Amino acid sequence: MCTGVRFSDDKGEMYFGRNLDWSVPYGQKVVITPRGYKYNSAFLGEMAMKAGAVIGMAIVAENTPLYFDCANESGLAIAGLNFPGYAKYADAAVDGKTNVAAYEFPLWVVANFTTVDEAEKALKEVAIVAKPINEQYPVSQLHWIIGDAKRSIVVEYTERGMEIFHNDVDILTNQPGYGWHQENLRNYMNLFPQMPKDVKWNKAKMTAFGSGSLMRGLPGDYYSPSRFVRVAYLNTHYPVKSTEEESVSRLFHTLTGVAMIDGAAQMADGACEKTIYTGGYSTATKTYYYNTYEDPAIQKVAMGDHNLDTADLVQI
Ligand SMILES: C[C@H](CCC(=O)NCCS(=O)(=O)O)[C@H]1CC[C@H]2[C@@H]3[C@H](O)C[C@@H]4C[C@H](O)CC[C@]4(C)[C@H]3C[C@H](O)[C@]12C
Repeated sequence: MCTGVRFSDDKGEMYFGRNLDWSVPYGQKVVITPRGYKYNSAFLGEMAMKAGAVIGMAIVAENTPLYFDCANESGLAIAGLNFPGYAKYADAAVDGKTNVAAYEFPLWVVANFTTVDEAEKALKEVAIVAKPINEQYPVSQLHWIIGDAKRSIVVEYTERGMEIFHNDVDILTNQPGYGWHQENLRNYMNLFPQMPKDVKWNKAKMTAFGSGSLMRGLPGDYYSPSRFVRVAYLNTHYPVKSTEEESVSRLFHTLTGVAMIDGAAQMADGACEKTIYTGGYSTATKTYYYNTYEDPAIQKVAMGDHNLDTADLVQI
C-alpha cells in the first residue's frame, strides 16, 4: 500500500510527499531531469521540459525517468499509487485524444504543466494507454494524486475512462476509488481532537483518561480504507506551519502515521509490505527530502545545488 499527502504552509508554499510501501525496493534513486532534457514520448514524439526541471524518485529505463513521485520547479507535483482491480487503461492509442503511456504519465504531467488548473483542463482530453516501456517493466496499475500550492486532484483511469476528482482532504491511498473513500469519511464525522467534557451515566461520572478520547474509532491498521481515514484526519487537523523545518517535520510525521512496519501485513505472495521509502518535495526551497526503511535519517537533494541547464539526467 502507499499513501500520498499535500499541504501548504502559512506563506502558501506546498509540501507534497508519499510513502512507497512494497516488499522490496525497485532500485529507485533521486533523479533530476534538467531543463534541457528531451524524451521520446510513446505516442507524442519528442517532448521538452516546458514547465522546467523536475526532481523525484525514479528508475531510469531507455534514458527515460520513470517517476514514482516527482515535482517540477514551477511547483506542480504528482505521485502514483497502486490501483489494481480498478485501473483500466486504453489497450491502444485512442483517436482524437492526447495519448500518454502509463509509465510516462508523471513525467508528461510535470513536463507540461505548472498548476493543477492547467493539468486538469488538459487531462479531460487524455487517454492513458497500457503500453510498457520495454519487456522488463510491465504496465503498473496506478492512480495519481496531483498537487500544487492551492489544491490537489486525483486522476483515475478505469473502465469508465478518465475521471478527475477534486481532493478536499489532499491525500490518497490505494483501492477502492477516491469517490468511495471520500464517501466513507462520513463514517468518521464523530472524530474530534478536543478533550471531551465530563459525562454522567446515571450516578456514574466519567472523565477522559487523557487526550485522544474523541479520536477513538480512528482506524489504526494498514488496510487502504483505514490509512485513507487516518491520514485524512491527520492532514486536515495539523496546524499550518511557518518554517521549512516545521513543514518537513509535519510531512514526515504525517506519513509516519500511516507507515507500514515489517511483519504486520502480507501481500498475496506472502511477502510483508513495509514503507520502503518516504519522500517529499518543498516548493519553498525546491528540495526533495527522503528516508528509507533501513535508514530513517532524512536526506535532502536541493535542485539549486545542481546545474539545471543541461540535457542529461542526474541520478543521485
Ligand atoms: C509498487 C508501487 C506502488 C506501491 C503501492 O501502492 N503499493 C500498494 C500495494 S497493494 O497492491 O495495494 O497491496 C508502484 C508506484 C510507482 C510504480 C513504478 C512507476 O510507475 C515507474 C515504473 C513503471 C513501469 O511500467 C513498471 C515499473 C515502475 C518502476 C513502477 C513499479 C511499481 O508499479 C511502482 C513502484
